[in-house]
Amino acid sequence: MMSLSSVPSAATMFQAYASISTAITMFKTMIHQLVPQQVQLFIETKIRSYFRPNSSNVTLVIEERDGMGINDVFTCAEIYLSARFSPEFQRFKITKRPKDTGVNVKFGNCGKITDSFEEIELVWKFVNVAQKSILRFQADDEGDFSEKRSFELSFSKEHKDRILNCYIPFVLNTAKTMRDEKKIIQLHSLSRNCYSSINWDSVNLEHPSTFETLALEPALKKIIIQDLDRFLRRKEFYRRVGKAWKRGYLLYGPPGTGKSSLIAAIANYLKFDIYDLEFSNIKRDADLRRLLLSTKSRSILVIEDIDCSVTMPERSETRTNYNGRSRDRDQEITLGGLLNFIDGLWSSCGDERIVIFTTNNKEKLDPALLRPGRMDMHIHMSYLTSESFTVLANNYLEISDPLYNNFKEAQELIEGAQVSPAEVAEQFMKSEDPHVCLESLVKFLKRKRITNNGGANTTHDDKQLQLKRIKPLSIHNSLHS
Ligand SMILES: Nc1ncnc2c1ncn2[C@@H]1O[C@H](COP(=O)(O)OP(=O)(O)OP(=O)(O)O)[C@@H](O)[C@H]1O
Ligand SMILES: [Mg+2]
Repeated sequence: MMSLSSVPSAATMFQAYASISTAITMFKTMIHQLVPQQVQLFIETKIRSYFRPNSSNVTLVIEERDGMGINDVFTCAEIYLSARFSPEFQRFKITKRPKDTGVNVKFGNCGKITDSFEEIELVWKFVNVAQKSILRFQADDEGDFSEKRSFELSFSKEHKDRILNCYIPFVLNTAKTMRDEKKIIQLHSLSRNCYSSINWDSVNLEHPSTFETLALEPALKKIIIQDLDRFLRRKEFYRRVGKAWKRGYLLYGPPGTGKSSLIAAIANYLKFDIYDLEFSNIKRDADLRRLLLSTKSRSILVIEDIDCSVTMPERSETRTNYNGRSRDRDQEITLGGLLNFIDGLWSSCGDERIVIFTTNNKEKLDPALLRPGRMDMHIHMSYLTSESFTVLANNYLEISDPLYNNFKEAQELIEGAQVSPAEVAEQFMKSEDPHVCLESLVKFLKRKRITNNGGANTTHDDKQLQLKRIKPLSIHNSLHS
């Protein structure tokens, strides 16, 4: 029994309580400063689960990645939840790019969001952990850290079937509608993250090129559009014949004839994202495979200047890539390997994929790329003809009247001049006055004709391409014909 004299006074008790509280606060601050947040979260989760061993809740874990590919449920959950702000969630990242109609919300840090579905209470939790990549194919330390992001969805066990069969499909459909509503095309290009691991980074595709603005032979334009439409329609056909739902285009022709513009026009037409695969950024085959597998369906994979990008060991022992750096033979990404991967594993992992290769030098390409069945269409982007010139003049100067000053003369000169749309576009940009532009163009074409006749400005490669212009629309169509 405690004597009365030993009972501490209220003031002493308050003092003791205050110092314990201060000590706890200091301890918490110290823990917060010393222990990484992910570790804190892990400990907290473990302690909670220890005291709730017979929880009546069930938790679904939705990871961002499914093996090497993207988990669509995660992507959809992210879109769905971005529209459900919740007081419990403390940190969001918001972004807005010029063409976005509203802000994009992403989850910046671990936190919870509550939701309800048919009176079932649900708790979503976002978890983000830095992890050492399991994809270690090489013994250097570079680029092996990545973020492991996931959602955890908790609810009462008794609703498990309703959640799996009704709520999850509801989330997927809602996200799809939200995505379609604000479909803005993204251009994904390669970049290194803070752990120096190479990954896709995206910006909105702001390229204004469309089939209307492209100066192409009308017949060629029609064939390309019809081919794209047919490709989209034929899901069942591809399934029936056992072919991956994929279409390959090889765009070839001299510089400035609109190869990159055509890619942007196709993306704008189909509303497909573009993945620009720049080989000089990729050091090893394993990275290439990982990157390809993390591309989404309904997208265009672009490899520009394929003749310079990928090594062809059959032709040379070691080769210098177009940045002037030579690659180590062991790490080389070979064309054969790339093509086999694109045709094989990759194309079976997604639907509605388009692959586009571009080159200025078709004759330098490896036969592996040209063999029938490899690329479905070979599209020759040629110098301007009088028809494609009319489209360009209409777009830039808003004139199509053949009686317009200098228009007819320019049109005639174009035919023999072997001039690219980019060169003519440059002349059209010289003034706001169409008269001045056409006058300047006629002078330019006359000079060009003289130079061409002398051959002074024409490279060997250009000459080769010009010889091949006997048949202007060189289209090889292996699947549809
Ligand atoms: N067919 C075209 N129709 C309209 N504009 C064009 C066309 N071709 C080129 N241009 C204009 O020229 C510029 C350069 O064209 P683009 O980059 O598409 O050429 P490219 O064939 O990809 O050239 P490179 O072989 O050098 O990559 C474009 O921004 C566009 O303004
Ligand atoms: Mg280009």
